[in-house]
Amino acid sequence: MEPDGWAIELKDIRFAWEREVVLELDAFEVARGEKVFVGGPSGCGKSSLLSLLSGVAAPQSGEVKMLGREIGKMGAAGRDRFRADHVGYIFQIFNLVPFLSVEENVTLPLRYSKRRASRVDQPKAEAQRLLDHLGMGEFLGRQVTDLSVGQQQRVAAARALIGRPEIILADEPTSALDRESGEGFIELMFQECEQAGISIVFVSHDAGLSSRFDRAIQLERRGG
Ligand SMILES: Nc1ncnc2c1ncn2[C@@H]1O[C@H](COP(=O)(O)OP(=O)(O)OP(=O)(O)O)[C@@H](O)[C@H]1O
Repeated sequence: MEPDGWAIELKDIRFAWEREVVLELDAFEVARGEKVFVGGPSGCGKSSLLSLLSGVAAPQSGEVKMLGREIGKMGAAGRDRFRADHVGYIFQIFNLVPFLSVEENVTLPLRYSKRRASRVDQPKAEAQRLLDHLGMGEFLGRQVTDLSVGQQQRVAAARALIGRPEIILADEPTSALDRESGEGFIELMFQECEQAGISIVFVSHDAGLSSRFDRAIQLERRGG
């Protein structure tokens, strides 16, 4: 057991969206501040794992503990609250709000979480700092619909990081980037995570990225 507790602790997980079991995991743990890569072929359950970790879905059996708390026992409102306060999420495809500016998108989590808002004295300045760091400094006042997919992914990363949530869940955030840009993006995200002690679970089918992480696990597709 980690002295300070795990960021994430899964035990005896069995999960099916409908009938067919898509995920079986005896144990999966992520330490605080640890960066974990989750790989495996298409359909092996990587996104399903993130759905369990974000509390969007619940396993039929087993325990999902986040920061020492069993999220399955919280109820829907409790899980929403927990997610807003403690989890930054970067999806595979666009998850920005199209009618808001880059600044408004990046600072959005501060509206939904007092805890994260309390860590940021000046939202605009912090959004600018994160965007600068991700190579997007000049885009603060722009509409997100004007941006390329790769630029939108970096805005999504800034939004996930603002207010220092303890955990970042990332689902193929580099899918629209070439290898070099993808690796650059990961390095910048890591620097922010390391400074703030944030744990990261990063899902991708691109095993070539895995060596940059503290640890990599490989999920298998069930039933061939
Ligand atoms: N929301 C959902 N409702 C029902 N079934 C789902 C849902 N999401 C995923 N599945 C099914 O669960 C299985 C695992 O899918 P999942 O998206 O977790 O895999 P993945 O490893 O992330 O795949 P990819 O690399 O292609 O994104 C698939 O058979 C998929 O059809």
